[in-house]
Amino acid sequence: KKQGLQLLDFWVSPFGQRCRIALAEKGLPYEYLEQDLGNKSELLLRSNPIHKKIPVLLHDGRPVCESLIIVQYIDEAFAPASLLPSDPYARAQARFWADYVDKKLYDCGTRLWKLKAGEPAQAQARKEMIEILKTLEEGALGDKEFFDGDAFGFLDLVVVPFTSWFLTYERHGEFSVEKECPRITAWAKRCGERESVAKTLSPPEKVYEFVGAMKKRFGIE
Ligand SMILES: N[C@@H](CCC(=O)N[C@@H](CSO)C(=O)NCC(=O)O)C(=O)O
Repeated sequence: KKQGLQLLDFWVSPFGQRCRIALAEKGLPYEYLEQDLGNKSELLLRSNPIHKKIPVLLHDGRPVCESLIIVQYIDEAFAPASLLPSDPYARAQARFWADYVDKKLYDCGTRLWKLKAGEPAQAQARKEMIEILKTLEEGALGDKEFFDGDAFGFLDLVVVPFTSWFLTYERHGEFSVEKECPRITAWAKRCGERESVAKTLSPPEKVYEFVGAMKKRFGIE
């Protein structure tokens, strides 16, 4: 039965934003279904019973889970494939860095704002965050316009939602992304000029407020 596309998501999620950017880049209409993660809907629990997390893409009612898998599914299921590179080796490199980001960036960022300022563990998270961003800048971006070369693509949309969190990382970690990673900063501005990105990313101050509210809820001053 043709129900088209629906996205179970949460407004500030960088993982969900990847899917929204991919859908926009492919010009695909879809129904956005904001989820209450504190009181998960039957639809979410039924659609992702294993991880019970957003985002979940429903394609004619069939669920696809995990943001990196959802984005690749979108590129494969809706011709022409345009998000991932066409060359297998370039695809492997893009997937390597997407995996690196998912292994490192979100967890380190969470430690950065969840830990008490000045605590040794928080100083360690600060050091790691700078290392992660520098590794991405030197290893994946280099002097290219975009991660995938001269056009915005898969790896760009995988990383760009996290640029809305840089302000939060900077304030809690007391460092400057611009100072540490000038090329990442320039790349983020370039991406921000694309409509698919500009209409999707949460404003950095909104992310900062959201994290502040989470810290209160977790009882971290
Ligand atoms: N590897 C997955 C991560 C999704 C995720 O963390 N989703 C969070 C919200 S965004 O931080 C989530 O749904 N959390 C709900 C919960 O953990 O109960 C992906 O890439 O899709």
